[in-house]
Amino acid sequence: MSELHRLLTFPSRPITDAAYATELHRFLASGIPATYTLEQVAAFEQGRGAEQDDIDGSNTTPLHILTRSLPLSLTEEETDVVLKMMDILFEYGAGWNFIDYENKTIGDLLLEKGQDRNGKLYKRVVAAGVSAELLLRKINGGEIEFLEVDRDDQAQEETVSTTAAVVQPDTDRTADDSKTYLATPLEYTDDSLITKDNKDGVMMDWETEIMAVAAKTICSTGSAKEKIILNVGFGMGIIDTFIQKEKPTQHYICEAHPDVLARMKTDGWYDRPNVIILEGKWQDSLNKLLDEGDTFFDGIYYDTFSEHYQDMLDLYDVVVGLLKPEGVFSFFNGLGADRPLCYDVYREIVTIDVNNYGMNCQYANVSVNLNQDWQNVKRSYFNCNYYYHPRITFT
Ligand SMILES: C[S@@+](CC[C@H](N)C(=O)[O-])C[C@H]1O[C@@H](n2cnc3c(N)ncnc32)[C@H](O)[C@@H]1O
Repeated sequence: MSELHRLLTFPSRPITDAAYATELHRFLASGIPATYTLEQVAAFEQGRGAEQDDIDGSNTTPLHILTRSLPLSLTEEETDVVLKMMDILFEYGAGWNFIDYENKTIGDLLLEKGQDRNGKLYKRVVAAGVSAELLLRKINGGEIEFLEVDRDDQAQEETVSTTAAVVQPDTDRTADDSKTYLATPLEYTDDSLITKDNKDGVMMDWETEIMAVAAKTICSTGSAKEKIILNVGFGMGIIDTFIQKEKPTQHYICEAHPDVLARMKTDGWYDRPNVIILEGKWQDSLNKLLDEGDTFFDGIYYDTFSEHYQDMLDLYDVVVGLLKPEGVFSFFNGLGADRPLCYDVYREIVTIDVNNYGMNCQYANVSVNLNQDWQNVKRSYFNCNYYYHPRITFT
């Protein structure tokens, strides 16, 4: 362990500015990187070279050591010193989304140490994540390079370092890209819709409660005389079944996959008097509606598969054109949901992005039953036992 690392274990109390923040600053100003990991120290001690990164390995950074060592009984003054230390580490280039030797993010460790999600320290890490994501988007000139971390690839971690072990995606997935997915055969099981060969979970019935809440949200405006609702992505038709119970005057369903469309035919969705099916990708169907200029919705829901957050940014353009002034937009929020910290970062990013479109996002917490059996699918795509349900309206 280096001197820097030792300092971050808080060997003495109280945690004061002079003993810790000033010392930390001195170390970093002398050239020790804020990303100097325990793994690099070990590699150096074993003569493998401190600069050697193990791309598949962990990165136990100074911030991990600091959060792991946090006393449970921090005073208010000590919390402020720790916050200052975090500021210094971020200022010197510490990353927010590295994972350590126990596969934990800084956010995981803070929560384990009893820090509150709304507390200064956790919020500081989220703020660092949001800044890093938005900055990278700018640097990439709009070409956002997201890594998929959830079911439908909306939520995606950007790497903050090309060599470091950050939250990593499972890259071996049919669901990686929309074109491949739409040409991939699907299979309906008793409680899910999966890709036939890869067993990627497209939709699973543990989400039923979320879909029930979402249907209520998007059907909450409009009147008995005119309630026009749009759902993008049919999947198992769970939300569409709930929407039907709200008796919309017109219920549009946009769906692109041939196997899903075939299922919708068999199940009689094409014959329902108030249902209008838009076959094909929303990118085509909805832009056509926009061009025609005579259909506007009281509620819009978006839940697709194999799309990226960039697609959602494109969707916002369409939503602002198709939503009535009092209308409500919502979507399946799996953005970053395989890691609580990433989930919190994307919660903020969505808020910022929709604000830029003159919209406001409010979240409701829905508890999620995580006893879901993931046996029949390749990997779990939701690892939080709560769900941030978004309700987006014009401000
Ligand atoms: C997760 S499922 C939707 C589940 C649905 N919310 C429910 O309650 O059952 C995603 C659906 O979006 C469809 N989809 C994927 N990309 C699409 C696109 N670009 N346009 C329209 N539908 C798409 C998929 O074929 C799939 O049926």
